[in-house]
Amino acid sequence: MSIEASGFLPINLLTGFLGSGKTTLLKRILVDPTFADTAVLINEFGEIGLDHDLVGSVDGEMVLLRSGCVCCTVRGELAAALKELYSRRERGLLPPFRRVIIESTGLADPFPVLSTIKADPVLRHHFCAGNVITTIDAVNGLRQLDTYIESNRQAAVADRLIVTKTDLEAGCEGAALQTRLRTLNPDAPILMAADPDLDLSSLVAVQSSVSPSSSLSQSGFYCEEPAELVSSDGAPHQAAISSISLSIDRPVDWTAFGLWLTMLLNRHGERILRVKGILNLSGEERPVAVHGVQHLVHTPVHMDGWPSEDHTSRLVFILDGLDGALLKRSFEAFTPARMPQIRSAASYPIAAAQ
Ligand SMILES: Nc1nc2c(ncn2[C@@H]2O[C@H](COP(=O)(O)OP(=O)(O)OP(=O)(O)O)[C@@H](O)[C@H]2O)c(=O)[nH]1
Repeated sequence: MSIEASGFLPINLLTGFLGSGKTTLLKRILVDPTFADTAVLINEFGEIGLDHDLVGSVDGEMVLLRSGCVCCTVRGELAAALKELYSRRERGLLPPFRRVIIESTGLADPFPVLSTIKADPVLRHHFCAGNVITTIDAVNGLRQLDTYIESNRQAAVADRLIVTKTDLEAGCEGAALQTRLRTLNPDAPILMAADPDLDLSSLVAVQSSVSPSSSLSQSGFYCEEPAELVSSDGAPHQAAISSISLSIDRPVDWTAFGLWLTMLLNRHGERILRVKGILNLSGEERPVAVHGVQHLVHTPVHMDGWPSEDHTSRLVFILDGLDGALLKRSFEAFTPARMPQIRSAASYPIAAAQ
């Protein structure tokens, strides 16, 4: 029986390490009319949730789980959000979406997320397993796999592995990365995000047949946890990982900011796993999205407009062993008034929204 006929709604989990391109891939999926009837749950690490703003306005229902990482602190919230989505759909308060995509945090261990869904009797009754789609950054992926157990788990559990950033000059770890991924996960197709022929429906597609009784119990979602990937202490995340959020309520000077960020990532990129933000720049109507992953600063992008009335600049940093208070002080020390010489520095290009 097909999933459509079974009545179960497939849940796809979009995972991948910090900054590896989950939200970018999600946006690409959601603008495709084929996926208009998709409900989306976004989970973020860090007290200011930004991804729903960065995804922008899309059809479908979007829920932000912002109080912590879904694999360790908001499992109950995830189950409640899925039940609420289903209930609103049943009552006609939402369009009859036909699939769910959960975007996890970049630090999420997929196993607890998946077992949360499996263990809940109500969820088992309405939902079935879709695919686990894991993004891997071609620039930072090998180092992340070497260093972080979460990255290994995300790759090991995937039904689809999507290598991102192969279009960047630095993103040429091809053969070594593929070999590592094959060792961790011999079965999942390895696809390239930059491939113009990438078939998005093969990512969120589900198994061609499912019996009603199998629902959430028979699929790649629930593969056995590989023993060598089980962390010894069972700690949800490495203790040194922390997040810090910064808000700035005055317009930001782009040149000074760009220089500060570049210098910061050059100096401390090993310990800055991720930075992302929305900036209100002096002299700019539209906000600009900034992204950095370790030493890599991505080209900033003009967004279409402010997602809400709030025009405050917001930045989130995920740090590994770096003191957030120091970072905050460094940021506060940066002002155009205190750094007049920076005004004449080379300007950093900003791309238009894609
Ligand atoms: N050149 C290039 N840039 C990419 C690609 N995929 C993602 N990016 C960029 O990488 C940065 C991070 O991408 P996101 O999609 O926000 O990554 P994420 O995995 O959702 O990040 P977190 O939610 O913080 O873990 C952004 O600047 C993207 O534009 C890619 O395939 N090529």
